[in-house]
Amino acid sequence: MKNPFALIVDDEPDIIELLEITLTRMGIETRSAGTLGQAKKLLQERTFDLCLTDLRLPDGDGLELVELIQTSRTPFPIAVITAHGNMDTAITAMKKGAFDFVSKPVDLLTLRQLVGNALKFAEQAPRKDRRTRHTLLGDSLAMRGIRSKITKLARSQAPVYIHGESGAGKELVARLIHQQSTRSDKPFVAINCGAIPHELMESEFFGHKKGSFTGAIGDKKGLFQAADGGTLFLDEIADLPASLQVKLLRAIQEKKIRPVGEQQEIPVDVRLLSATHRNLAEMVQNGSFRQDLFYRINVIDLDVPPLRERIDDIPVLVDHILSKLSGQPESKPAISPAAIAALQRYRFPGNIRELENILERALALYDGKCIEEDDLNLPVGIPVPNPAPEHGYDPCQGSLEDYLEAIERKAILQALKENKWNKTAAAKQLGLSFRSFRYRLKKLDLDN
Ligand SMILES: Nc1ncnc2c1ncn2[C@@H]1O[C@H](COP(=O)(O)OP(=O)(O)OP(=O)(O)O)[C@@H](O)[C@H]1O
Repeated sequence: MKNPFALIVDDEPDIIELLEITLTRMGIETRSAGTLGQAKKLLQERTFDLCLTDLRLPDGDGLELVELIQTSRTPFPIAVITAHGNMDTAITAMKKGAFDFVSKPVDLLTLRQLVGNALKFAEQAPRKDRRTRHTLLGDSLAMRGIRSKITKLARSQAPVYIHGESGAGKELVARLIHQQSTRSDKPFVAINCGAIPHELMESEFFGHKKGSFTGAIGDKKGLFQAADGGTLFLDEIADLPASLQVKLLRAIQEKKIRPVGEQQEIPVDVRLLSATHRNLAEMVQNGSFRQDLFYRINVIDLDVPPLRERIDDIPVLVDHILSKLSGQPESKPAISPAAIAALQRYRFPGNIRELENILERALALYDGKCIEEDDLNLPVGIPVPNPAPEHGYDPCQGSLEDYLEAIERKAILQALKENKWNKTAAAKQLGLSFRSFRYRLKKLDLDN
């Protein structure tokens, strides 16, 4: 097999030398450039498997290279080298599609892990159809959009913040991002932050050394170490106490943790995914969640809509859940069209998890032939969670572009729904030409 090729772009000869030596020892051939112009020239001359670039270059911005490589016909992983502590630029780069970042002074272990992850992706890329145990069902436009976003996000190391109501499928989405990523052969560790007592949290997250507190009878590894090389999914991140928010921020920024009672920091290679059903942006505004932490976990955000906004997905979900509950697909109970219609009228405050519970209960009650509307025992008069209040634009929620894109996506989905998914009619309702409507669908990944 031929050796992988990396492009190194930096104007500091010492850094170039350090990167060249490290990569060569890993069996990687390198080409180096001191300027943006030289890098562009090398990109025209040959193909690469990886690029490491500084952001501040004498003749321009490394971000230009991120965009150039990401929009080329054969994109490949590009990681950025940032000045120490400058997470803002790292985040901007990852939002633009950079695979990961490494900060100066370059920690060699972190660098090797990053390079290893990037090359794994290059090796696995042709295997388009990664097998996964979990399936995200639903053919609604929203679900199709989420599936295609998952595929893209699986190629990056950027933190993803998943929001949506309880039971809507946030953890399932997180599992799929992990399973489709190059980290899939390493652990996926999911933890509900609300379920850990505050006094044990630091040790649960970062581990502890024997004797570091009463009850610490041996060394213990924390969640970050358990997830090393893989993905850590922090569910209900809104429940993190302030003291841990600071420590988590540091772990994300430095890619290092310090177990309780330990002097040394330990490098960790973990991709962080987080979720909550609460409105974190509002919590930032009222001071109960750190703005800087929100900014770092929310590099890319993914919204999982509630089930009542995608009622077309109900039949396929019902089918899947009934097959699962009955054990064998052939003995799956029938369900009447009236029962399906009743489910499609119901508001599902508990989303898919509630649908699972309703069907499980119906199986205990039905006549053994066909599940009818009465067997569902749908609750009446249950309040539906309020949709997130509409705020004005708040920069801490992300870029203006993302904010406007979210509004555009919502308006388009609503118009499509109101026009029974007829694109011509939806375009007309929105006052757009069909061409411009189609362009927007494509831009927002709503077209497949
Ligand atoms: N699109 C889907 N296709 C198939 N099953 C789904 C889908 N979405 C959710 N589920 C199933 O619904 C249940 C709830 O999903 P999940 O635990 O991912 O929700 P959640 O949003 O993380 O909930 P919570 O906020 O309470 O943690 C799980 O059993 C999951 O497998």
